[in-house]
Amino acid sequence: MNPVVLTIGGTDSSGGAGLHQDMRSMQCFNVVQRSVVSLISAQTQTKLLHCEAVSDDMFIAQLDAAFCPEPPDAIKLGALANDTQVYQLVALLNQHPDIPVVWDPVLSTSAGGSLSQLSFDGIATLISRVTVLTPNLPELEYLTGFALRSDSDELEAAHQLLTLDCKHVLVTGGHRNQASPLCDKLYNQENTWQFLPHSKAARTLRGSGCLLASAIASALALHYDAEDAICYAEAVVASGFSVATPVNDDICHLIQSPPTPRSVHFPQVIKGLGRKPSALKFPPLRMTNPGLYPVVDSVEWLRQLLPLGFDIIQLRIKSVSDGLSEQIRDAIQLAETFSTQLFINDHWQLAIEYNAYGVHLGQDDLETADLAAIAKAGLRLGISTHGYAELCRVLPLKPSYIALGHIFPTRTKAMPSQPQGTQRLADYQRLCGEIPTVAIGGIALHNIDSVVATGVSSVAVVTAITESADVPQAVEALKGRIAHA
Ligand SMILES: Cc1ncc(COP(=O)(O)OP(=O)(O)O)c(N)n1
Ligand SMILES: Cc1ncsc1CCOP(=O)(O)O
Ligand SMILES: [Mg+2]
Repeated sequence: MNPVVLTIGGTDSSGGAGLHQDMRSMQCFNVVQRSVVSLISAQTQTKLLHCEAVSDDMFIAQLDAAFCPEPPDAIKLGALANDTQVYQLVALLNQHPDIPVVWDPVLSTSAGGSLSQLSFDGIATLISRVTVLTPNLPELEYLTGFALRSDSDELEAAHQLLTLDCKHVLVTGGHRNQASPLCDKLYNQENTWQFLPHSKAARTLRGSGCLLASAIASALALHYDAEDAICYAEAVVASGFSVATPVNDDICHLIQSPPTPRSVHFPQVIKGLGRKPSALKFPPLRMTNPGLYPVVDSVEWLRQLLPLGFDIIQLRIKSVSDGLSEQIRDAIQLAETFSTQLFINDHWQLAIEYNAYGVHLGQDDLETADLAAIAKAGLRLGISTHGYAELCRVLPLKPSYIALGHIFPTRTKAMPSQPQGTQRLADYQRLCGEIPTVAIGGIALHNIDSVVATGVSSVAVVTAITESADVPQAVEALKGRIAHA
């Protein structure tokens, strides 16, 4: 069943923004579209002429209908006309605490003028029920009373909104000045993420805030994590820009649904408030399609597996023991005698010390590892990713391979994210372009065909080998499936 996404907002008689734009965005996700009209606006592409709220009875009747026969899977909110609408809506939302809500607080329109008459109490009440709030900088200033002069003011203002109980604040960068690059910044209690477009559009797209917020809501309905929903939504907007029609020198508008985003449309992603990472060079894999990739936790396992013949293998020791250094040294020597590309998980300093073939790092490891030292030592680098945002974060590093996971539920490791499934794996594989890919997580004989069909370069497994009753037979069967794809 396709998920249902409800958009609540205003009509725009020029068709450029509001509910029209929401529908174009939702179309990209194959979701069932429902709508509630909060206000009717007479707008041209450049001017707001008139605006009227729908009656309270009409608003609530539409809401009731839009929750029938089942509640929506996600809700996008645009312009709400007045506090009565807010309180009616929040009363209903409180009965459905699990529905994600994205609010683009359209406090003024791109055609000029204001649509909403909301009090600060109304705004705060609504924000407390919002999952992702997407203010632009003037809206952030209005909502918080901050005069935003610096990045730290913005951080503080966004965190003030988080204290009102919304989960994520995405500050959109259309109004950022030259000193601060045009980028959208996501703030939540755990992290900050920056989403930088690859190119700056010559014109402003009318209704781009609606497009973005509706795409985020649609992606949340499809169970994307918030940063992935935002990353993909940014790509939808960039794809929309690429087919928009100029209205005048300053603005353009969309007359169609954005085409499926391609790699050029995805943003560069930075985790934290830092700058773009500097360019490093990691050597390529010797075999770019290395096939079956066992991940094991001891030199004993390497001794057992290496004679079976592998192009790639990983030593993943998670409990630090006394003999760690010796184990890593022995593993490297052993793999060299079989000419197998051995990656050392986590322990990058020891990998450098013993001149390993490569190092595998996860997202958290990236915060602490010295990537320049790994590159300088000439080691290959493999990096784990778990969705669009992490993938767009590491693509500019051009690692020797990118791992994509976890594809299916796994018992081997407690994963904070959802299984990605093979459809998303195929999308990630396309985004990686020439960089070799490794699929990992819950892969075994019964599901490996669907993984291999996505075109990944390699398939990493733990338990499909280590828990098999007959290891050589399991290895042969898995290799056979990869070879016959
Ligand atoms: C091939 C491959 N993919 C992913 C992982 C996981 O790495 P990481 O996220 O650093 O988690 P830990 O393995 O360290 O628990 C991997 N090891 N190998
Ligand atoms: C280390 C790791 N990283 C993502 S999933 C995973 C474990 C994969 O193990 P299995 O193949 O047994 O599911
Ligand atoms: Mg790790």
